[in-house]
Amino acid sequence: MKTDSAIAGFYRLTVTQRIDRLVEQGVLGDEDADRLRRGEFVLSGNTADRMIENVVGVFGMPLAIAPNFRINGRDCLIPMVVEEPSIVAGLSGAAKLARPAGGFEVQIPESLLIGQMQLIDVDDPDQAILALHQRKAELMRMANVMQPNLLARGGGVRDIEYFKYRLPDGRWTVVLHLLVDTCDAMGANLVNTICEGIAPRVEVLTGAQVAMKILSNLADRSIAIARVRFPLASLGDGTFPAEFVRDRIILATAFANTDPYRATTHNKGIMNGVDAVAIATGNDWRAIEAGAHAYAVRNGKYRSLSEWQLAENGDLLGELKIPLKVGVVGGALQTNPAVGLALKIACVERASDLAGMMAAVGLAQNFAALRALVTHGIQKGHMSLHARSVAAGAGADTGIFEQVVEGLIASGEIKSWKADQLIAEIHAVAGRTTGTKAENQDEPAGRACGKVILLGEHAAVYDKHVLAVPLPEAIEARVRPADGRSRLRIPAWGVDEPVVPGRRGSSAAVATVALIMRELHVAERHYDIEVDARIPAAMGLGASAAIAVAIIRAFDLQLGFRLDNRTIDTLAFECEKLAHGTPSGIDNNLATYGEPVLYTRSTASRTKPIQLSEVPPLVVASSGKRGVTKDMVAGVAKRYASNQTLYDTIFSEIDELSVAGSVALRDADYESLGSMMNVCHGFLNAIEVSTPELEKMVHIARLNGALGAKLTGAGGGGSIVALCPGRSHDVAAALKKAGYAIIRFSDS
Ligand SMILES: CC(C)(COP(=O)([O-])OP(=O)([O-])OC[C@H]1O[C@@H](n2cnc3c(N)ncnc32)[C@H](O)[C@@H]1OP(=O)([O-])[O-])[C@@H](O)C(=O)NCCC(=O)NCCSC(=O)C[C@@](C)(O)CC(=O)[O-]
Ligand SMILES: NC(=O)C1=CN([C@@H]2O[C@H](COP(=O)(O)OP(=O)(O)OC[C@H]3O[C@@H](n4cnc5c(N)ncnc54)[C@H](O)[C@@H]3O)[C@@H](O)[C@H]2O)C=CC1
Repeated sequence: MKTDSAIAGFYRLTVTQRIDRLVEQGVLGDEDADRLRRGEFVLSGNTADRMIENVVGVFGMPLAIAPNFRINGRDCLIPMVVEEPSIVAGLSGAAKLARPAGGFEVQIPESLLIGQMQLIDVDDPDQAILALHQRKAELMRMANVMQPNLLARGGGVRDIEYFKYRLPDGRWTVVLHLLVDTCDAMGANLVNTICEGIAPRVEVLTGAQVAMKILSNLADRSIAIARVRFPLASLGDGTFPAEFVRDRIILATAFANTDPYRATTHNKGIMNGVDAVAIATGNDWRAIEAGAHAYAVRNGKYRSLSEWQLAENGDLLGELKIPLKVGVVGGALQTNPAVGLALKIACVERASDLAGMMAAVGLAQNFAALRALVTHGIQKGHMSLHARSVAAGAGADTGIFEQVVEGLIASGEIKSWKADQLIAEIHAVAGRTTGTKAENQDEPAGRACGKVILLGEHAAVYDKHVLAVPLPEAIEARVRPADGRSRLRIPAWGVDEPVVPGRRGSSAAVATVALIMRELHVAERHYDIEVDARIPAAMGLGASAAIAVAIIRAFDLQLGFRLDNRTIDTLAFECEKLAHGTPSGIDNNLATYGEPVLYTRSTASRTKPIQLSEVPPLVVASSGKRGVTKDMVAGVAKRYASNQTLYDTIFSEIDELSVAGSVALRDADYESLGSMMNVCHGFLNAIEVSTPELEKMVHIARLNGALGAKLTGAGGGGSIVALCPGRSHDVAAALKKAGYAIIRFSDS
């Protein structure tokens, strides 16, 4: 069946629908489609181990298809393997625009690979060249005998060329170029074998030594040329007139030909497409890249590989010349099942067809980028598509993926912290609207507090005082017996994983559950553990300890152990060690007892709660950027080790602040407590645990009336706490407006 490559809205389909569509178009057979649906076109570990050395796994990349291409009058689909968003979209859009005027014309005038042999210790280079020239026919015969199959296919050595150069030390070197038609293989190994095979005869003929013998990747005897015409009328949109777009694209080529800094980016835009097809079809993209850039600088200055010109009738004409010595057989092509599929989709049987396709793709890709650059700017298309990979990276699952993407684009903050925040918000709303909590509310829940450190983080690890208050109702957990295996669900964090004894799982919370079950001697039984998290993970608010305490309590309720707080605190501390390495113990203390404390590691068991006369006016805001406590503590430890005296001084100062701060907190002396928090933040900045984002948040809080504001927890991301008597609302509103999530501190 002849392919019709014009597939409007291909990108709007689901993956399964796209596969179905390719079956309808006759591009894929039922068997290939089924294998694709089952994810079977992937290298196995065993095969990978036979391809390269020291294999430990297989690396995945997306395989996509760009529709709409017409090349030399034939419709084709382009297989692409690439990690960067907007490349496939740009290519498909450019091909769609080129189609009505006939699409792309491509030509490969010759396709020869150069095998280089370098002769050294040459007394008379002209004499050596003459000797070789006289025996050229003999050398060519000898070379061709070495590759009988190639000869039988109509390939072989077509010619030999000679060059002489003076080396920097003044000696002569003679270089031979064997021009080899490698048929449908790239030909690197074929040519290298030939060069090595005839080297001894070349030495005999010249009396010189052959130093190097290998192909050249400057494949300028295999230039692929692609041309395209964009009718003027097709170029404009509601905002930019067609002439403007055309003239600016022409100007962009002139700019690239003038300035190598621009030319490099311009050519990168071309290689976006060329490399993606090279990878999909199993070709050596390092060879292609090296050749393309060397060709771009062939006249002594690095220039654009493409040219855009004005046609006589006012249309836009584009041309790309690029060295492309690619293969559809040989190399590692047959080993990777995805390559065979890609070649089938591309419907190319000859290496020259593939080279032509890649040239057309390079030219189309260049057009897409230039058109975007000279009109709306690259970010409009690119960043909105980039939002998809940010959402995927943040773990947005299928059900909420599009919602997260839309939220990212609408916010203008296409960043992972924003995605985390949106996911948490969506899950929180889902939790409320689906009534998850209401359905379960009759079951007994284990509860635990989060913590907000007012003064003393990090110093606490060095047994200094730390002042902290609980973050109420942070976590609730419910445990019920299950059939099959145990499972942990924390909908607000997107966690839904089996708990397998002895296996860590991908989330730290799973490891926590496994440890708790082992310590409570129920590892062999099966439970569903459902956690309702009101605070975000890894934001410096003691979520991991709170999860541990809530789950221990839920097991306690379920199994009737009647554990006392001390036992719960001790077990939660073990969980904290698992999560954070060297915790100070403050988090599990707050999670278990839920009371404000002035705490030190060594006197943990004798810590007395601070009696407060009122709830302190605190605002807690999360930066949305995860802070990894273990790494932050380790970083401080490293700096402590190399500058102990200075760090001891800082920690002693913090210690004093915490002790004095506990009195100010008890007496509701917020002026004093606020300034101590500000000073403590300065120290935390000094020990390098703050970030620009946290500084910005602290600044916003102070600007809007906070008496004191500081990072809270381990830093490196995470959260801030601000003390704002009478101004809590203003401070929370300003932080919220700047895009930060506010964590409810009290029920008021
Ligand atoms: C993104 C577009 C195409 C939108 O462009 P648009 O004009 O808004 O697109 P449209 O909505 O009119 O759709 C036109 C066609 O584009 C395709 N298309 C449209 N949207 C999608 C999508 N989501 N997924 C897949 N395909 C898409 C699709 O084929 C569609 O046809 P339809 O299916 O509707 O009949 C445009 O803005 C564009 O081409 N941007 C440039 C993208 C680009 O070049 N990215 C490369 C990465 S940046 C870089 O690395 C290179 C650079 C920039 O540095 C090089 C240089 O400096 O020269
Ligand atoms: N500097 C470079 O670029 C270098 C690249 N390479 C690697 O070499 C590999 C490519 O080497 P090749 O010689 O292409 O592959 P290859 O070594 O597998 O040789 C091609 C094979 O395919 C057979 N064949 C079957 N049908 C053919 C057809 N229609 N036309 C031509 N040959 C046909 C040939 O007989 C030959 O055995 C790539 O993986 C590349 O990474 C290796 C050394 C250096």
